[in-house]
Amino acid sequence: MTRKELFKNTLRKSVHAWKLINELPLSDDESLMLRHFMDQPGFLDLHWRMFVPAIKGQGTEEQKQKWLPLANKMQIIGCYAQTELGHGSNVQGLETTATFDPQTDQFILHSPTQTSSKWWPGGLGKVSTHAVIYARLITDGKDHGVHGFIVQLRNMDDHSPLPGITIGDIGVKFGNGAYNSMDNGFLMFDKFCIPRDQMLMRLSKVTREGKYVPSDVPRQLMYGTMVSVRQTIVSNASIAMARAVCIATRYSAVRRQFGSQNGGIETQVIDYKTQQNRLFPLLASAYAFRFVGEWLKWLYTDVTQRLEASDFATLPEAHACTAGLKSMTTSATSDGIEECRKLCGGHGYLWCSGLPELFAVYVPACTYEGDNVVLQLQVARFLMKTVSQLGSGKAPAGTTAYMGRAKHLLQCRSSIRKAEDWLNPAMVLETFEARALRMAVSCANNLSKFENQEQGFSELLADLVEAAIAHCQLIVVSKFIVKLEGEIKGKGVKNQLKNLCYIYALHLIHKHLGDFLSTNSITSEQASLANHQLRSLYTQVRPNAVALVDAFDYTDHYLGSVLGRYDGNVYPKLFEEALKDPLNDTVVPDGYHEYIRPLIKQHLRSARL
Ligand SMILES: CC(C)(COP(=O)(O)OP(=O)(O)OC[C@H]1O[C@@H](n2cnc3c(N)ncnc32)[C@H](O)[C@@H]1OP(=O)(O)O)[C@@H](O)C(=O)NCCC(=O)NCCSC(=O)/C=C/CC(=O)O
Ligand SMILES: Cc1cc2nc3c(=O)[nH]c(=O)nc-3n(C[C@H](O)[C@H](O)[C@H](O)COP(=O)(O)OP(=O)(O)OC[C@H]3O[C@@H](n4cnc5c(N)ncnc54)[C@H](O)[C@@H]3O)c2cc1C
Repeated sequence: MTRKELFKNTLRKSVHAWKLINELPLSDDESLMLRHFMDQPGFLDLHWRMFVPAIKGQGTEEQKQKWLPLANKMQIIGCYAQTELGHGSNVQGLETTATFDPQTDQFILHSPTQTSSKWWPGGLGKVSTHAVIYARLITDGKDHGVHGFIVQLRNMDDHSPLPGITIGDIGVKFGNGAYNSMDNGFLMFDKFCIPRDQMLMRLSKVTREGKYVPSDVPRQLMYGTMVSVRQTIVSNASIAMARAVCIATRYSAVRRQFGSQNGGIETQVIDYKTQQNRLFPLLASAYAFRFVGEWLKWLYTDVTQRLEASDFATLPEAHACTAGLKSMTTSATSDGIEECRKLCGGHGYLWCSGLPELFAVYVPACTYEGDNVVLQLQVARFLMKTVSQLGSGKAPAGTTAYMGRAKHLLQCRSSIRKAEDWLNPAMVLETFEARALRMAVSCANNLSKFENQEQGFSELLADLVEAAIAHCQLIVVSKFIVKLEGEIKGKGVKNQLKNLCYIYALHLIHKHLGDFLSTNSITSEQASLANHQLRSLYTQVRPNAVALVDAFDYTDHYLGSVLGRYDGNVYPKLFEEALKDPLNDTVVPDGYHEYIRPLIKQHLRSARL
């Protein structure tokens, strides 16, 4: 399809999804799932995932009563317009202004510079009638920083942009992926006026007289929509990783290459240890991210309930966990999808393998909802603050509780003596705790050598990110272990998931061996025992590998992959797909007579001469 056809087809699918949601007796979860699967990525997605939550989280009761009924019936279609051409990560650097005019009781929205143009918001370019706009609030000449405003963008009768608004699409994005069906847009304001009551005023407000009343709650609650989406992105990482692993595992069981004895059948590539070493950690990651995503959803729900009771105690933990786990799981999943493409050899590069599309649509997850490095630096800031408080007698809690055992963890030596010890949850956990703590304390000690803490932080950014990642990996390993010790029923399933849990943990030890050795968390001999155990675990998982991906229960339609077909009937279907290609409509290609024939004939003529 051309981009316009792709876009219009997405509109058709999104409206169809909305029709089904309204007609079928669906639960909220089913409705959410239908919106996600039918519209991923599309404007419906962001209306529900960002526009509506922003109003719910930052609007007053009156504003919610006015705008949510319209949004819930999709009588208005909204987007979340925060990022600008010049600023995305640095929210406090946004330039769009919202200046209060007491004469008219309005805000004047303006884009003072080209870099202040809103740029990227999904659904902004062509579809949305409204947006939550983030702009610098200015009253009486004073800049109060970034605040949210609900703004109508288009005429509700003919969809034309309102006067004072220039709006459009930012152009084709990465690959041919479905993201090109999404109208990520640009928007400039030219002294565009909105009523004062369209500033989202749950957190802070402006009175009729133009007096700014700051928030009596942490200003970061304005970031609440991003936190809620980051939390969902972790579970989405599990789904994307599972899709890629399902394709690569099934194909690795179908594909045979080399290894035939005396002309016999060739070897399934899934039996090569290198294939297992690349594939099974990704299989384990799909399960690991699912379980940590379940836990993160609980954490987010818990902090939301606490916030409603004005209990902000766990807000820093929720921010650090959503930011860090979003960052870590999306980076791992993007790399994992690409690895799955390579695990399928040449056929993995075909569009009909489903992997190029999955990669093209998935990889922006490393950037949107917060650049992954910027988010890990938020985790690092949280860890440094926690380490600095260790001596204060304030016991760290939640995911940093292990830091309360710093005295032990800083000096303990791993008691791993044989390969089987690497199947001991307490020993594995302590190894990850020791590594994470020692990396964080090392950063804190190095920071303390700088007189200027900000300068020290800037100098040590790379080390801080690695310490943050170590902390996040500990969270994932610990939540996998907790899941196994708790909810998993059925001995057979539990044994298989145990194998995956330790594959996940031990492959991380192998991948980040430098950290574990340099912090003396393990010795090189213990690392060798871990590798030995890893190979043994691969052997145990191998017979169940296909069953473990079948367990994701993805339909062939959803997987969209000839290589990942449930029936494994790959080769005939590859030909079937190939013959559908328009290039095969004729046996002699367009262009032969204009270009190929003259070339060949000219060559033949000169050869005769
Ligand atoms: C990088 C950020 C967080 C910096 O924000 P800033 O206001 O400059 O805060 P500081 O770094 O100075 O930290 C001050 C203080 O606040 C805490 N904090 C920061 N963020 C949060 C939060 N969300 N919740 C709770 N607490 C927070 C921080 O920990 C500090 O606490 P201290 O105790 O240490 O003082 C910010 O600029 C940011 O979030 N940048 C990323 C922007 C982003 O994510 N954009 C996404 C746009 S929407 C999008 O991409 C949509 C995509 C579509 C799709 O999903 O499909
Ligand atoms: C597909 C897609 C959809 C999007 N949808 C929306 C949407 O609906 N609404 C919306 O508002 N936005 C949206 N965005 C924008 C997105 O949120 C931003 O692109 C994202 O937050 C990253 O910000 P940036 O582009 O400014 O990156 P930058 O911050 O400019 O990153 C560039 C590089 O600088 C590095 N860097 C930046 N700051 C620091 C620092 N302090 N220390 C160390 N390194 C640093 C980063 O790590 C990165 O390597 C979307 C983006 C994409 C790709």
